[in-house]
Amino acid sequence: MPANKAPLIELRAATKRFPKNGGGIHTAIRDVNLAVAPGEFVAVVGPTGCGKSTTLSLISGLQPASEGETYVRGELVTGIPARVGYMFQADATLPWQTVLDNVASGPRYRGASKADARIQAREWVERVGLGRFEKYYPHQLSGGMRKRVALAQTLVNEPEIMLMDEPFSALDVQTRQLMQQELLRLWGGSDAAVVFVTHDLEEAIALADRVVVMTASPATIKAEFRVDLPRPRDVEEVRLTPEFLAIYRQVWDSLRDEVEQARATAGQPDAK
Ligand SMILES: Nc1ncnc2c1ncn2[C@@H]1O[C@H](COP(=O)(O)OP(=O)(O)OP(=O)(O)O)[C@@H](O)[C@H]1O
Repeated sequence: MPANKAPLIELRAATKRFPKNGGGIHTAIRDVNLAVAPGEFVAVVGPTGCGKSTTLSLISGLQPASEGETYVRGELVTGIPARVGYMFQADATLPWQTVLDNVASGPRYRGASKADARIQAREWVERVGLGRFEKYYPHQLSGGMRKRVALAQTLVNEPEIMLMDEPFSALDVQTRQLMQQELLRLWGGSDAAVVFVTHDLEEAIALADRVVVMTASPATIKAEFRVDLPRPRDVEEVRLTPEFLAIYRQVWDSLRDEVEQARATAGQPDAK
């Protein structure tokens, strides 16, 4: 995190436990300390099921920590903080609304008139390259186009924080790279902090300023790696550079043990 910026998001010794089906308690994350600066892009990687989404849910205020605290803008999170946008693997479009009205629904919800909401929405629909498709319905679009709608839906609200949970993982490789590039382009013009959860280490490094590696369950933060690749980045080209490969090796060295441990304990009764 840049030394001169106070954190926008801070998890302090955050632990989250869930009741297990059939009794007992499952510790999803333990003692997580994470600080994200304004405008910073942080990617979170870790083995399947370790607790990455749970970490996001604490920042979003959707769930309280069992122990420890979450702060956004220096204030203790007790509900859903203002100016937080989300993007998940599943689309959040309403099938009975056009592209334009889907994007306009955020400003409408925040009190804009129908006409104003449409003006704001139209600008974002254009910016994500769907100007010709504003009257289309979600089912008439490809998966990549629906992701563009989702990006417009998130960005039209001018979020200060974007929480992204494997938003592109259902896309084919080429479309995924296009969307990664699109995200960098649009984020580059904003001041938003991004916390981006992914299974894809290449994606994490290509996008982020910092990659955070979580341990096998119960997840805590194992290591953090700064990604000093210059911006603007070409997500396809950057992967071929020696600097990228050097960072990839370092992060994978850290992540590999956790992935192996998660595989070894998969299916075993959970004693935590
Ligand atoms: N609401 C809940 N109730 C009970 N258990 C939960 C709840 N949410 C998450 N868990 C459990 O906490 C653990 C961590 O889940 P989480 O979804 O945070 O992991 P993840 O790292 O995001 O997973 P993946 O890599 O598969 O996306 C899992 O064992 C999950 O079953």
